[in-house]
Amino acid sequence: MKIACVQMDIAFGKPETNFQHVKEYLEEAAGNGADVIVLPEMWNTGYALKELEQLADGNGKTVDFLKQFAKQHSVHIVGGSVSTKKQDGFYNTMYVVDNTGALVSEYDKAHRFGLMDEHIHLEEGQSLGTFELDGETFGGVICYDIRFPEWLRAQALNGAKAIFVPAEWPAARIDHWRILLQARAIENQCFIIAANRIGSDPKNEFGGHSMVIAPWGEVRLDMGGIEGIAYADIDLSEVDEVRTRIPVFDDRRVPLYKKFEKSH
Ligand SMILES: NC(=O)CCC(=O)C(=O)O
Repeated sequence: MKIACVQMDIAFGKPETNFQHVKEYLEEAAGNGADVIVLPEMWNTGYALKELEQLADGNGKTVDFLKQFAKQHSVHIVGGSVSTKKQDGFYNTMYVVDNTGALVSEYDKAHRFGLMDEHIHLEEGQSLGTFELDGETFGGVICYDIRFPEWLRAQALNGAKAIFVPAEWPAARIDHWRILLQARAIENQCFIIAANRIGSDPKNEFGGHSMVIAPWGEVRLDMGGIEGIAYADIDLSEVDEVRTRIPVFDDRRVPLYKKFEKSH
């Protein structure tokens, strides 16, 4: 499976500019034979959260665009995330469309990141975020979600062999990004495919380092600070091989964990 990670700058509060930019990247990746294209977080508006009433996608524009492109170019798209307006408020939403143009996942970011005011402007997601592509199960979480190991573990326990992570992760904490992604891959014995933005907005400079990490923990791709697309081939049979080598999932002690579980 040839993965294309898009590491791009995002124009703050300018959805039209960002749609055009994303379209160019999708065309380049599809032209280079990608099977799956992965976009960064909140690529329509960036973190222009005070302007969501005017800017967030409330009419399905993003889904229609991704579906049409995916079908026309026969490519799966993990559509990063976009700001959306739904009946009860605004969300940070990941759409995944398969290569027939069908929407296979709509995941709203579960954990809101206070340092970037998400708790003020956005609602919390309630769904798990796993989905099927080519008969295999994948997971998808968004940026800050990676700080919650139990959340990615839930996806792995529900069959995810690779977990996609769109992000707008600031350069100031890029060490956390790299280490957390590697840890999530090793502990869940799965691929982690993470697309972070670069550039800056009024409050943050973003760190890039979009990565593909294998189930044994090796970094197969690290885009550093360069804008563009990079590709990595992944073979999901590696997941089964690593899970056989060290049977972490069989060795879990769930009744023991439950015995000592506390809510805080
Ligand atoms: N957009 C985000 O969720 C950023 C998360 C982040 O920066 C962190 O340190 O966590």
